[in-house]
Amino acid sequence: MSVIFDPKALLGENRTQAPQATQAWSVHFSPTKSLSLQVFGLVVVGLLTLCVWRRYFSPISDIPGPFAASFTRLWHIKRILNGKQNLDLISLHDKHGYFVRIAPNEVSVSHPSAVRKILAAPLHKGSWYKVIAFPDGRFANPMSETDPAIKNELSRHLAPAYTLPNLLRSEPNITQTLSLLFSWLDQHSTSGAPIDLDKFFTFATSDVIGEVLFSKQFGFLQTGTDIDNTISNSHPQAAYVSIAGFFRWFHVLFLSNPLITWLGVTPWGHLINTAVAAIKERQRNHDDGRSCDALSHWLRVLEQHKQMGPDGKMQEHEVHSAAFNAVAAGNETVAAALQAFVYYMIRHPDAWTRAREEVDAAGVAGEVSYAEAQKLPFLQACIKEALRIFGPASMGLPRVVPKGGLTIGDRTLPEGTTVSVNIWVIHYSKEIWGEDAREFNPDRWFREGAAGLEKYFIPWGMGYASCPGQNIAKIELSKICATLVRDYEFTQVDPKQEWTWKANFTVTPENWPCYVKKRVVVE
Ligand code: HEM
Repeated sequence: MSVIFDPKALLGENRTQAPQATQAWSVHFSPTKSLSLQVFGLVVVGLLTLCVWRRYFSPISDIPGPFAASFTRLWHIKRILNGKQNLDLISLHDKHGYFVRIAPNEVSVSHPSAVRKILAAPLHKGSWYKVIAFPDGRFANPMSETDPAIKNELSRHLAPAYTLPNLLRSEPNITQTLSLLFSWLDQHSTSGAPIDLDKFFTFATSDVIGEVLFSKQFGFLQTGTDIDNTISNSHPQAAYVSIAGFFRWFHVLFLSNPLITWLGVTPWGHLINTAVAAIKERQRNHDDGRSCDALSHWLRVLEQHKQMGPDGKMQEHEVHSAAFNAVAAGNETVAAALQAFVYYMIRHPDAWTRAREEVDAAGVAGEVSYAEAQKLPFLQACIKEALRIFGPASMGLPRVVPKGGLTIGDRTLPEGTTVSVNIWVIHYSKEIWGEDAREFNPDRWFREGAAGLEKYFIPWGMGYASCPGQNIAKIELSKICATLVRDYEFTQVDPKQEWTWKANFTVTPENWPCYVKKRVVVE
């Protein structure tokens, strides 16, 4: 063996051993193998050089953070998949301060001014967002578009459907859908069987989205089942999306491939199939112009743009992707917020009692309207506090530093750096919220100076990319939470058990079955 790897022998310098070496060469080495080894060696050296450069010579190499994160995105991916990225980031900021390097070119920022300077400013979004293109990588939509000017133009076509006055025109349909949720609670109250709120809240929020979008429920509440395992399958899909954005070439080859569109096989199941079918049906049977759901708005705008000829900008695929994004973004998020409300409120029975007394004192009877729930300040503070302590969006929101750099606090970050703001990190900041930042305390919203905290309350994000569906969520949360505190009592099957949740794309709690008891009102 030593002869085979003796460089002199290989070079033919040792004449006495040369024949042996030549023989060994012919047996163990081929020119192709040697070339592969050389290429392999070059790749290894290249990668090592890149890692060393990223770690020690990049313009952000002095920013602290986990060692591996300084040269590979894999550290961040692992955290996302572990499902505790939000808490991990909070600990890292506790340890390192305002700036933490979480990937070779990404810095997570917790400085209070980050909300204004990063999220509220018209910075380009990070390339991660491109993963949201639908039905495949060729089609941008407001969420996947990273240029704020183009994003705003695309959103303009969709926005009228999301205004509060327009959504409130769908309130009777929402109320009717929610009555199905409450009848499930009643049934469980009568039978004494535990209820999985994670499932039933997601059934309800999915069906409400169906009503708001195209006046059609998905059928989850009617059947009381997760049709085609759509909701349980959506969890691994969401985990996939949360990391695919960092490997978009893979996503474009795989699920975001034009071939998939051409074949008509969407991997997103019942929700999307139902949405697409509803759009097609509405296009076949035009409505009479009186419908107020989102789809009728979007199809009207599309028609206007078609009539404009070449000046019309809206494309048909925008209607599909708007429906897809709303369906994907609008069910688990609201369901997580509802669960957070119940979970934290049953741990603070005083708050539950005060909220109930407030509803009772206001004389709110029967189906609770959004307008009535808006007049219940303590209930609204409890909802806000649930959204603050357990924000449903767990990913950092990445933006790109523009030309000339971006100064935050005493640090200037160079052009091209991705800077992200994590909602949990801001909501858990003791500097912003005080020493009790990590506790559920609805009364904080009544303290002196509370109005000044509103700018740091960012469950919907902030600025041009913030959540367009927040009015839908507020309507649902207000109506449901007011009814829950007024009409029901919840206790966990195991009151000491902490819930489990995974923070991939959004935070999804599970496994905390509860007993529900309908309140008996004695006249
Ligand atoms: C409690 C419930 C919800 C929370 C906490 C929430 C939060 C968020 C956040 C943080 C973003 C990202 C902002 C960014 O990238 O900077 C977002 C985006 C989005 N949300 Fe929500 N959301 C909720 C409910 C909904 C609902 C009900 C809908 C239904 C329409 C919806 C539709 C969307 C869409 C379509 C986007 C992409 C934004 C865009 O088009 O630019 N969300 N949401």
